Amino acid sequence: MEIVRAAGLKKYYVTDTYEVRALDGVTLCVEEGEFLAVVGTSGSGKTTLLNLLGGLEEPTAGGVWIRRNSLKDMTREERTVFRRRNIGFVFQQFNLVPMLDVYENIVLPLRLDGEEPDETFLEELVTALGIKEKLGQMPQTLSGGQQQRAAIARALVTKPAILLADEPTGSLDSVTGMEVMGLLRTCADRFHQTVILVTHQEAAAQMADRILRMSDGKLSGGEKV
Ligand SMILES: Nc1ncnc2c1ncn2[C@@H]1O[C@H](COP(=O)(O)OP(=O)(O)OP(=O)(O)O)[C@@H](O)[C@H]1O
Repeated sequence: MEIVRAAGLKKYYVTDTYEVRALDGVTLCVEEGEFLAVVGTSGSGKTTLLNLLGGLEEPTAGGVWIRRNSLKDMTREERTVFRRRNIGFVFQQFNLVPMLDVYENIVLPLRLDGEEPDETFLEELVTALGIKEKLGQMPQTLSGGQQQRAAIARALVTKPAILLADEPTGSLDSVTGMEVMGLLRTCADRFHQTVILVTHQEAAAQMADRILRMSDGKLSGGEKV
């Protein structure tokens, strides 16, 4: 079943002195449970694509549908709530809240919605990610790889429709980075989680079911791994 659709997606940054076509007509369908990687060189438009798919930025043209909900038909407030309930984000920087322990960081998206965590699912998640013993610690006492695992748990705790990962291994050494990628793959398989990963690292992209290539704001490819 199709879970994400982008059609004719464009993002132009225009000023008096320049026009950057960061995205230049992207059409994309992602199936439920699919792990898609988008690879491309620096400046090719990968982050822009992810920001538009996640409703963090508005397109110049085209649209995004998640579970058949059109992001552009929502008000800003509706989009914020929709995003919190349906989209998990993992960034290069882990963005954990330093005043909260690992457990409170992970359940934060639920707390913001006034919800309590499903403790059985949470335990499964932190066990799969290997951070069950770290829940009582503060983020700054964790290694980079452990912090990223906590960030992945936080992104998945709401059982989002899609997980959007922007260079999740970018702040990690190559061995730790591949471990984190392996865990993302495990979560995708175990929880039937749809994942869209953008990266410039071919090795990381090889974890995906399908790889698309981005160049000058356009997508090509679609080879199965
Ligand atoms: N706010 C902005 N204003 C002007 N240009 C922008 C803005 N944001 C992005 N761009 C430009 O859009 C293009 C695509 O940027 P984007 O960050 O999506 O690329 P990327 O593939 O993610 O690069 P990287 O791998 O280096 O993160 C670049 O040329 C960038 O300079």
